[in-house]
Amino acid sequence: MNDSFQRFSSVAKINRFLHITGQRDNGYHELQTVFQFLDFGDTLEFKVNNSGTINLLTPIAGVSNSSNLIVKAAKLLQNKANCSFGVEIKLQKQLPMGGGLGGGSSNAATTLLALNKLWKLNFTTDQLAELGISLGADVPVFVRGFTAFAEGIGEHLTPIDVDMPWFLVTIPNCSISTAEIFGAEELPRNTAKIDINNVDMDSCHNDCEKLVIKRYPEVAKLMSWLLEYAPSRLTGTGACIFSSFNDKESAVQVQSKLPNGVKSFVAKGLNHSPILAELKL
Ligand SMILES: C[C@](O)(CO)[C@H](O)COP(=O)(O)OP(=O)(O)OC[C@H]1O[C@@H](n2ccc(N)nc2=O)[C@H](O)[C@@H]1O
Ligand SMILES: Nc1ncnc2c1ncn2[C@@H]1O[C@H](COP(=O)(O)OP(=O)(O)OP(=O)(O)O)[C@@H](O)[C@H]1O
Repeated sequence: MNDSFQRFSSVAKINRFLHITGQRDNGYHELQTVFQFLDFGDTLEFKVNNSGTINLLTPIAGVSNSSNLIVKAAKLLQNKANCSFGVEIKLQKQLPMGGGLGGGSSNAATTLLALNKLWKLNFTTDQLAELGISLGADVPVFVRGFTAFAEGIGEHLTPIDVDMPWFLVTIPNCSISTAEIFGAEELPRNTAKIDINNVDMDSCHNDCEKLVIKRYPEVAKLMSWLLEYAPSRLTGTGACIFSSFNDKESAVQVQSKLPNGVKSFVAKGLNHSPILAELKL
C-alpha cells in the first residue's frame, strides 16, 4: 500500500449552451447542452488506510463532512465494493460553490475514479458513471472525462470535439440554487431540439440566462459589462459567466479591467479532462 498522499485534479466544467427542450412528469427537465472542461479547478489528495475509515481532513465551511459529495462518493464506492480499505482525503478548493461550474460533481467524480484505482476495485467507467448519477446529474460527465453533448436529463452523453477558446470566468457575488431556477414558472422549457452533427455554439443560448439576470442584479450588471468586451454567457443555472477569447493575453487584459471586487479566473477550454492522463500514471 502506498502510504503517501496521491494527488488528482478535479477541474471545472462550463455549459457552452443550455437548451431546455421539455419537462418530464417527475419535474426533471429535458436538456441539450455541451459540457466542456476547463484547465482550472480543485485538487484532491488521497492516502489509503487499512482501518476502513473515510476521513476528509479539510472540511468545507458550511458543508458537513457527511453531506460532502467527496465523502458520499467514497462511502458509496466502499459499500458497493464491500471494500475494507479506507482513506484520508485533503481538498484544495478553488472553485466557487453554486456557481454552475460543477465543483461538487467534479469532486465526487475524482473521488470515484481515484479510489477505484487506489483501492484496486476495477470498476468500469460505465459502472462508475452509473454510481455517480445518484450523487448528482453532472457526475457522469466528469467520470467519463470527455467533452460531451448531453441530452435527456443530462445523462445521455455523446463525445464531441469543440473549439478550445480561452475563457475569462467571472464569479458574481451570489450563489444560485439549481432547484430554484428549474422550479421557476417563467423558465422557458420549449427550445427546439438541435442536431448533434450541426452544433453552432454562437447561435445556441442558455435558457436560464434571462431569468437569472432578472432575479440577480449582480449577474445582470456583470453580464452587461462583459458583453462590451467579448461574447459572454451564463454556465448552468449560474451564477458564473464565461467570456470567450482567441488567446490568453486578450482574456487577461479584460480581466485586469474588471470592476473592483469581482472575482475571476482565466482558463483554457479542453476536450479531455486532465484526470484521464493522471489515472494512467
Ligand atoms: C443544469 C446543470 O447545471 C447542467 O450542468 C445540471 O444538470 C444540474 O446539475 P446538479 O446541480 O448536479 O443538479 P442536481 O443536484 O442533480 O439537481 C438539482 C435540482 O435541479 C432540478 N433539475 C436538475 C437536472 C435536470 N435535468 N432537471 C431538473 O429539473 C431538480 O429539481 C433537482 O432537484
Ligand atoms: N465537495 C463539494 N464541493 C462543492 N460543493 C459541495 C461539495 N459537497 C457538497 N456540496 C454542496 O453542493 C452544492 C453545489 O455545489 P457545486 O459546486 O457543485 O455547485 P454548482 O457549481 O452550481 O454545480 P452545478 O454546475 O452542478 O449546478 C454546494 O452549495 C454544497 O452545499
